[in-house]
This record gives sequence, C-alpha cells and structure tokens, in this order.
Amino acid sequence: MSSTVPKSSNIFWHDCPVGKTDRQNLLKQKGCVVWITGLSGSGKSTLACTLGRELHTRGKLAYVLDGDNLRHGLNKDLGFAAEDRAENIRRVGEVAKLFADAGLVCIASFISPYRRDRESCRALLSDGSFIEVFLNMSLELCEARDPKGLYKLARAGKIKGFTGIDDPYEAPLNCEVHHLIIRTC
Ligand SMILES: Nc1ncnc2c1ncn2[C@@H]1O[C@H](COP(=O)(O)OS(=O)(=O)O)[C@@H](OP(=O)(O)O)[C@H]1O
Ligand SMILES: Nc1ncnc2c1ncn2[C@@H]1O[C@H](COP(=O)(O)OP(=O)(O)O)[C@@H](O)[C@H]1O
Repeated sequence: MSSTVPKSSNIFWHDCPVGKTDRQNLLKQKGCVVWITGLSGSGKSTLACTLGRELHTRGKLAYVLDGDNLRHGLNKDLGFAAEDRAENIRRVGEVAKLFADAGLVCIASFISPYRRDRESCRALLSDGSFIEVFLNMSLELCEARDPKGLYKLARAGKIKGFTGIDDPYEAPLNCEVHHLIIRTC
C-alpha cells in the first residue's frame, strides 16, 4: 500500500487559547512519548502495561498505544509489507504526538522494525520528549516464548514476512533505554 499522506492545500493552522503548557500545569506532569520497540514476543506489551499501571498508581495520566490493538481499528487496513508498516508507524507517531500535546505520557508499543520510521516519529516531538526503549531480546528467546504461536507458523511458511524470520528488524543505534537479555529461554 502506498503512503496515504494527503496532499492538502489551502489549509491554515488554527491556534486555541488553551495550550500544551496550560494542560500540563492542570495535570501536573509533562506530556511525552515512550516508544517501545523490539521483536514480537520481546515483552513490549507487558512493559507498556506495567509502566502504564505504575504511572497510574503514581497519579500520572498515561495511555498505551499497542500494535495489535491499533490494528483492530485505526490501522485495520494495513498489512505487514514495508510500506504498510511505515504507514502504520507514521499514523501512530502522529497520534502519539497528539497525546503528548494533550499532556499525557503516551506509551507506544510497536515492533516498528525500520529505523527510518522510528526516527520520523522522533522528529515530530521536541527534544527530550521522545524516549525510545529497545527491548533487545534474542530471536531465540522470543521464539521460545512464542505466546501466540506466530513464530511456529512463520517457520512452517504459513506466515510470510514475519519480523526476525524472513523480514528485517533494524536495531536502534541511539536509543534512550536499552534493555538487553542474553539468556536463551
Ligand atoms: N508478519 C508479521 N510480522 C510481525 N508481526 C506480525 C506479523 N503478522 C502478524 N503480526 C502480529 O502483529 C503484531 C505487530 O504489529 P505492529 O503494528 O507492532 O507491527 S509493525 O510495527 O508495523 O511492524 C505482532 O504483535 P507483537 O507480538 O505484540 O509484536 C503480531 O501479533
Ligand atoms: N520480563 C519478562 N520476563 C519473562 N517473560 C516475559 C517478560 N515480559 C514479557 N514476558 C512474556 O513474554 C511473552 C511476550 O510478551 P509480550 O509483552 O506479549 O511481548 P510483545 O508485545 O513484544 O509481543 C508473554 O508470554 C509474556 O508473559
């Protein structure tokens, strides 16, 4: 699928009197995006929900955007070809930016296998407001977990273009948080 970025013309930005700073003051927190990337089964959703709960417990407003979940709605028209993944991440980046602008801690949990797509999302946010977390789990570990049985299907050739099997994953070069687990099971 090709990019659906619209070619709008004759459009004008409309500023509202209540801005991001006002919302942040109201909420007593800073809006930002925590972007969790890693292979399927690396623990992205688990970490996203744990972090979301921890922030909630501390009285901070957070919201989790998860790949599987958004593919049930906003991104249900997208598959897993490189251009579909790029469009998936582009849309999520824009949504995450809105959440951060609203003053929330937006926790985005997506494989987001392409460096360029993640960097485009980073570029949407101001310095320090995009925190990239790399769950660096080995393919062996993720495959041993295989909670949805997807690696088994990919190995059997029943899913084509599965990340880590026959589709690429580009590890971050300069992420804010690098979580590495070396054990194999
Ligand atoms: N071909 C292929 N490759 C990778 N993953 C696949 C594929 N097909 C389906 N799934 C399921 O889709 C989930 C990943 O969705 P994402 O939106 O995070 O993917 S991406 O960022 O656009 O690459 C992923 O969820 P997680 O296991 O939570 O990562 C899988 O459940
Ligand atoms: N820190 C962890 N230690 C051990 N198992 C974990 C950990 N985090 C997640 N898991 C398990 O690994 C599997 C994949 O986790 P999940 O959060 O669904 O990964 P992802 O969203 O990256 O696909 C699940 O069965 C989950 O319970």
